[in-house]
Amino acid sequence: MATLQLPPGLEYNGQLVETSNGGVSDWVAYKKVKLYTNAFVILNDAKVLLGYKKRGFGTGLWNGFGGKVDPGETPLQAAVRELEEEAGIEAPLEHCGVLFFVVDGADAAFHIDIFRADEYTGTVSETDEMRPEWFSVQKELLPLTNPQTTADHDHDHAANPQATEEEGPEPETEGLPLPDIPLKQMWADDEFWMPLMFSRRFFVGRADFDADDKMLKWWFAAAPASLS
Ligand SMILES: CNc1ncnc2c1ncn2[C@@H]1O[C@H](COP(=O)(O)OP(=O)(O)OP(=O)(O)O)[C@@H](O)[C@H]1O
Repeated sequence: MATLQLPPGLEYNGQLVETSNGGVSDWVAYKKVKLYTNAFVILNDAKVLLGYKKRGFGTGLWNGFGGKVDPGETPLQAAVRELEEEAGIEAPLEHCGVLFFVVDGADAAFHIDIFRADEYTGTVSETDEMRPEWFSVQKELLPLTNPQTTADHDHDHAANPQATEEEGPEPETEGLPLPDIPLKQMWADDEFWMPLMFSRRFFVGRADFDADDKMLKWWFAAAPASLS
């Protein structure tokens, strides 16, 4: 497989397959880079915990839980701390991707380590920064870029139409119809990499935004095979 040329700001040593790209021709120059984290709890590959950002960068948007990596912290330590601070829970986080954003007007580019977990402990709680809520992963965000997985889903249903989805034991969501992931109230890049996260393929990507948060240029790629 030919080695892919990654956009400035990203590094990755393994094999990658480009999954999407578009927008204007040139990446925006940046002077400084700050390290961030973003963490997602995904239950039964079917529902995800997001937080409504009440203050600071990205106010009014739904996102995972995360923030700046403090001096002396590893990104994993920062991700665990931010998940506890913003949602009140602990989770066995696994590194599942790296994103790089340049936003016009921000003082530095964002280098964001993305983490995911299939389970959590504690009680999901609203904080002064985030209002957490569970969402159902809609079909459009299931791994279209991984035909094998899509075919498997279809096959399972065809083979056993009576099969019921296994429901998680989590009291917060039991019996309640959940809303779909609110893509229109999220950063525009999310729809490009979330399917890769839901399919457990390690992903990397970059997106540049103008001062009105409009996405100007983007590029995403993923490892050919799933993490586990
Ligand atoms: C541009 N496209 C983007 N798409 C998706 N997610 C994005 C993002 N750009 C930033 N993010 C995330 O937004 C949070 C900001 O963190 P932010 O609240 O500013 O950090 P932190 O909690 O340390 O701030 P305080 O200084 O304590 O307020 C952090 O999770 C980071 O990963």
